[in-house]
Order: sequence, then structure tokens, then C-alpha cells
Amino acid sequence: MGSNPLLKVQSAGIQFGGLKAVWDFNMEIHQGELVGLIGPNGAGKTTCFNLLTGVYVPTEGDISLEGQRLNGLAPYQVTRKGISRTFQNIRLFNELSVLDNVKVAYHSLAKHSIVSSIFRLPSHFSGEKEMEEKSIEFLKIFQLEPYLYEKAKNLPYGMQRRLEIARALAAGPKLLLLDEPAAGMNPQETHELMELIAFVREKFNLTILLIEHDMKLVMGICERIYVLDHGQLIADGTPNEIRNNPKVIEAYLGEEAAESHAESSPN
Ligand SMILES: Nc1ncnc2c1ncn2[C@@H]1O[C@H](COP(=O)(O)OP(=O)(O)OP(=O)(O)O)[C@@H](O)[C@H]1O
Repeated sequence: MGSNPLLKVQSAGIQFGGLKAVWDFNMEIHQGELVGLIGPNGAGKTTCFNLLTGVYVPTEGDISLEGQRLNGLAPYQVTRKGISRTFQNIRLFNELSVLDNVKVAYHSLAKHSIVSSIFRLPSHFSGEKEMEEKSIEFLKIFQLEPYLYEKAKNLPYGMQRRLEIARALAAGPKLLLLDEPAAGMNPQETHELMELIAFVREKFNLTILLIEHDMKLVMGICERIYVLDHGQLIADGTPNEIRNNPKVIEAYLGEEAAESHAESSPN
């Protein structure tokens, strides 16, 4: 790939006390790619997302988006630079309506000034109206239109997951990070979600990095995959390369063995 990468991570890492949760992490993602980040439980995947989004400041290495260094920026600044995310455990404003959840995301980027909003100047209303129309447009794409005025907490689980993605998209990201978007979904919901992810990627010319445990799903939609184990990258490549990589097979076999041991051990 000749062009400059959208995201570049060079030897990034973070240490918590004595624990090196992630270290020497390298990654390059180009505009338009759909990339997977996988690894056994506790491998450091969510920690990587936290590094990329300013939740954690790397104790080593560099992270840049379009050549601009992100190290040390607060999460809201990273969002403004163009990285949005969803969380493993859904984080919505439960008491707000579906529509307001998306409008809040727009507000964080809104162009109309605080002065115009306080004094309720005409520019405020046109900004507000435009924001509402755009929010509804997004929600239609995610088939959430029937729920516009429903409190977020009352949505079926699969729809809450969709709303989280819609909200992340409303911030207009260049790079969208999805942390286990299909967690807790049944196979039918998962299948529909994957089709939706592929669709929004095309429609908004997005670049996506996703963490997912469902191998079939990751292998099915990602063009490239990075694999973490014990905080370190052990492989990256196409789904086929990853599927046949002995280090990856070993890491996952190790996880299965640990799980079956835990299941058979008395408490
Ligand atoms: N704030 C923190 N303080 C201390 N240790 C942490 C912190 N955040 C993460 N860790 C540790 O870093 C390691 C990696 O955790 P992380 O949640 O990133 O793994 P993961 O690959 O996302 O796991 P899972 O698939 O189970 O979600 C774990 O050992 C975890 O306990």
C-alpha cells in the first residue's frame, strides 16, 4: 500500500504498576480498510482501544492520525480529530430518547455557538433543526426510526447496540472503533449487524477497526487482522494467513485449554 496510513501506531505500550498490559504495539490502517483486532481474553484488545482514544496515555511509543500525533490528547480531543468508538459494555444515556442520544453526539461537534444557543438566535434554531434532521437520517439507516422518542434503556438489546454505533457515527469519524459490536447478539442479529457495518462503511467512506470474539464473523468481513496475545502482537495478515498461523492457533488452543480447565475445576 503506497499512500500514507490513516492511523499509525509505533511501538505503543502501557504499563499498570508492574503489569505491561500492551507493549511494542505496531499498527497501520489505511483509509477505507476494515480491520479486525482479535486475541484471547485479557490479551489487551480493549487496552489498545483505550490507548487509541486518549483514555490511557501510552507510557511508550507514538500514535498518529493523518500524521498528527495523538499522544496525550483527552478523549474528546481525539473524537474531534476523527476517532469515534463504541464500548464492550454498551454506554448510552439511558434516560434520554433515542433521538437525543444521537443529537448529543452532534452537539459535541456543533458549529453554532454557545452565545446563539443561550440567546436563542435564528442560527441556533437552524443548527438545531439541521442536527435533528441529520440524526433522524442516521437513525433510519440503523432501522431505529420507530424508536425515536423511546428512552434508550427501553430498546431491545440488539437495537441498543445499533444505537451506540449510530451515535459514534454522528461524530463524523474518519476511523470508527467497534469493541465487540455483536456481543450478546443472536446469530440472526449478528448477521444483520455485519451487513449493516459493511453498508455504513461504503456509504460514509469509513475506515473501521473492530474487536470481535466471533471468529467466523471476523474472518468473514475483515480484510486484515491483527492478533494480540499477552499484550503483544503475535501476527497480522489476511484472514487466510491468520487462520493458518501456528502462533495464533497455539494462542487460541491455550485459551480453550484454560477454559476447559476452569470448567472442570471445583470452586
Ligand atoms: N486500568 C487498568 N489497571 C490495571 N490493569 C489493567 C487496566 N486495564 C487493563 N488492565 C489489564 O490489562 C490486561 C488486558 O486487558 P484488556 O481488557 O485490554 O484485554 P482484552 O483483550 O480486551 O480482554 P477481553 O477479551 O476479556 O475483553 C488485563 O490483564 C487487564 O487486567
